[in-house]
Amino acid sequence: MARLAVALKEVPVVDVPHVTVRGLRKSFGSVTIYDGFDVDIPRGRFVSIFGPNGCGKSTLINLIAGLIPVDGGEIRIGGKPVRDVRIGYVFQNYREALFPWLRAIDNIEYPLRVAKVPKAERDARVARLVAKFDVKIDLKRYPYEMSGGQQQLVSIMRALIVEPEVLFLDEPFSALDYEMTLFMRDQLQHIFNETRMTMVLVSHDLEEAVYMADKVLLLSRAPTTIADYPEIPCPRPRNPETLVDPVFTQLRGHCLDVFQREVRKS
Ligand SMILES: Nc1ncnc2c1ncn2[C@@H]1O[C@H](COP(=O)(O)OP(=O)(O)OP(=O)(O)O)[C@@H](O)[C@H]1O
Repeated sequence: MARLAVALKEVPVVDVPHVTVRGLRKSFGSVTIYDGFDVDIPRGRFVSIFGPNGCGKSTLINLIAGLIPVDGGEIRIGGKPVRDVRIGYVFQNYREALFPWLRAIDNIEYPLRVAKVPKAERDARVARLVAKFDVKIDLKRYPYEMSGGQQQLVSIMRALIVEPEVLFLDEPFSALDYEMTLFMRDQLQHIFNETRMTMVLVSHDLEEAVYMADKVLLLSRAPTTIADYPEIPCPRPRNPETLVDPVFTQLRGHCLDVFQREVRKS
């Protein structure tokens, strides 16, 4: 058994690029955020994006997800332009993201309704998805009748219902209290472990970024470059013990050093 564990540890992870960004350019007015930026996001892995305030973390996932136009360069997901790919996107502000006039279940199935999926299939897909989540929520409730965490869970479920190739999350837990944040991290990790879908998380919290990730994309100040892109080889599922694992603490320290170096550059 021990020999197997050693052997497994020695098997290198071979990354297959899923999202490829080449020569990306983006400015807002006279402020250049990206000027010839390249990055690969590997398939089936969890990438966290971390960097100084205003360096362009949200802009990067918005550009990749096609929510805002690029000024130049090429972005492909599985070799295709984003308009030909099913993606999921979870916004920071769940209060504005959910439709307040729809019950939770109707919010979740909304993308299927738009895609004209027949009712029986919609119901079956929602039921399958709900079964994957380890929480009992009354999906007949309206968003205003639910806690912040429950609302964000509904947002995540709505993003997942289309079975996206890539799930983008922009600081999804920053408006939640700490207890709910810990719970939601576990939920997201559970979904990742079940689906092995490519996930890209923007986080302001370095510990969260490292805890959740297979790789952390550390960005510089704008015009933005990759400051580092370390692998986080801590085993999954991660739990509170991970936070005191020497590999974890050493990598978190390394990411903090890189971040501080970038913040000091002005
Ligand atoms: N639509 C826009 N119009 C003008 N400027 C914008 C727009 N969107 C973003 N910016 C500017 O581009 C820069 C990058 O913004 P972005 O939100 O991507 O940064 P971020 O790294 O996610 O920031 P934060 O850490 O503060 O959340 C910031 O200076 C921001 O003010």
